[in-house]
Amino acid sequence: MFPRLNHVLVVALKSSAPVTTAVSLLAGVVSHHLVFRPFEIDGYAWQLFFTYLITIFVLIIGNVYFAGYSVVLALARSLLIAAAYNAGVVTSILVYRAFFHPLKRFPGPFLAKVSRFYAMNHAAKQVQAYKDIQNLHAEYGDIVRVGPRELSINRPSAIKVIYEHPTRTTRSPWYAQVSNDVTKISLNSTRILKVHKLRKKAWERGFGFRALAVYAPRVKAKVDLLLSKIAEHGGRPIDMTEYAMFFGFDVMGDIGFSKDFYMLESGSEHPAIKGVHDSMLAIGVLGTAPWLLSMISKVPGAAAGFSRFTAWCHQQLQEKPAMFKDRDPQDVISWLIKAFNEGDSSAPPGEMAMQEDARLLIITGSDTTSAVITNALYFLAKNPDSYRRLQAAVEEQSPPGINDWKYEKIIPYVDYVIQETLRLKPSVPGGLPRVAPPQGLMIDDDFIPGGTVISVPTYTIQRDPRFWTDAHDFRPERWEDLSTEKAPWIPFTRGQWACPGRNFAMMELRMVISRIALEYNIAIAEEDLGERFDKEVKDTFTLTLPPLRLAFSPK
Ligand code: HEM
Repeated sequence: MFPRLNHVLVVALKSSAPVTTAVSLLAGVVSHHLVFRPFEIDGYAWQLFFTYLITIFVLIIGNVYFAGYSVVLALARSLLIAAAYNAGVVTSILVYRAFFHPLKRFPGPFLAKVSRFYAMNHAAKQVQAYKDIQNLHAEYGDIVRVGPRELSINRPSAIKVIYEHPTRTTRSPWYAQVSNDVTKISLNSTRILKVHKLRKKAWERGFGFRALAVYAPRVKAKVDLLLSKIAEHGGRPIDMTEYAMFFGFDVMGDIGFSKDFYMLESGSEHPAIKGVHDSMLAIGVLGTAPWLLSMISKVPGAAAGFSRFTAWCHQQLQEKPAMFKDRDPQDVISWLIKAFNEGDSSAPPGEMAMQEDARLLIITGSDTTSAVITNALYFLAKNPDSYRRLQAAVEEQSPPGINDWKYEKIIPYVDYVIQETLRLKPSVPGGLPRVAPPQGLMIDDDFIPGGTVISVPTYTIQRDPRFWTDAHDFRPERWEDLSTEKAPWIPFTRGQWACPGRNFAMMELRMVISRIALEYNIAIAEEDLGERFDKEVKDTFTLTLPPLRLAFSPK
């Protein structure tokens, strides 16, 4: 049998150049349809790449030992095979995506239909992917094919279908950048519905009413510190983007781990946090092609900055006590550790999952909230009438002034300011990608084929004049007659995958905004009156804001 196989191999290797080229081309087409198309290969880019290199190497050896070619000729023939195979794969992908794909009837730029590099190329220009998507909707309508297998759907009816209970969609491959193994990933990366549902319970305990009551005085202490730093500047402008960021991370260090980053106190960024911010730009650009981000993040040293942050979180976990005697955990991570140590089904399902959750805690809770603080103050400084109304509303609730200020009290106008800020500048501005179930789903009269990556573009829908009067204006009053659940307002998203830190974030934001309103008048101290701040924000999954110099004068 083996001599026969040997003979076939030699004949195959010695076939003429045109035959070799045609067979290699065909192999490219076949592998596209049998491997790349039906399977989710996004997380296996390196494995595929190395398999490809090894195959070329084996071909060279085969050409020398079995076919008897010289090394140079063997190399040339192997490269011909590789080139023809590549051409087969690429042509098959392009032709299929452009003309035969189930999404072919949906409008969108031709290049976006055939490759994610279209989105990456656009994102690389200004790192404002959410605006690129808004422009595409303006040009192509409500449903746009923004990638080969992605649709962006700018319709309120899509919010319910894609995100709300009962969830029929799952998270897209974008979330599998670390791994698909649930024992090694965070809550946010968990795509299996059942596992996610269980894990979320531990997080919800960490942000439940009992827990919030423990955190509130500690957040208030950080608000006091922020206000004292503003006072220290004695009316000289401060970069609010920076100070809100210090505040956001210091709060999360405290209620996340009972640790302090001391950023407000020192007036400088903690090295671990700098590592996180240094990686953000790459996420903004490479995140448009998940397989590439997953590939690059696995290159040794590529995430060197981020590793300082990883080390910090790891150390905090090591130092945490294993037991919580006679009292509730005092910070969020301890709620997760408690579940872990008690063998609760909601615990992170492995040591690495716990590590990932520790990082998720700081990352999701800080820049998101800080951005709202800075953006709210920007809008309020630009809209003095709204600021005066805010001040009046807060003063009414605290008649004699600061000493009687109660952070527990919900003041509707403060919430309207926060909601309006999150409408115009949502901290996570892009659409959150979900995958349609295998049987597909209907959005109004449109059938969305199974396996399509779908999302509602948060920034776009929250500024669409069809759904909002004076859509681009800052008008907190609009919320007097509007419900956040009924309007197409999704800054925390909805349903199973929604933000568990929402109530905590609202508590922080209410405290900061009402305290500043009670004590200070504000003005933008930029020559362009904040134009650059407004225009140059970057979409790095969360918003990365440019500096905003604000002057605070005591009332
Ligand atoms: C105004 C502030 C905030 C905004 C706008 C916000 C927004 C969001 C959004 C849109 C998501 C969904 C992300 C996705 O599906 O990929 C999310 C998830 C999450 N957020 Fe927030 N967030 C805020 C504050 C916080 C805070 C303070 C925490 C506390 C640590 C937090 C913890 C989380 C966690 C753990 C998740 C993952 C949830 C899951 O996978 O089910 N967030 N947040």
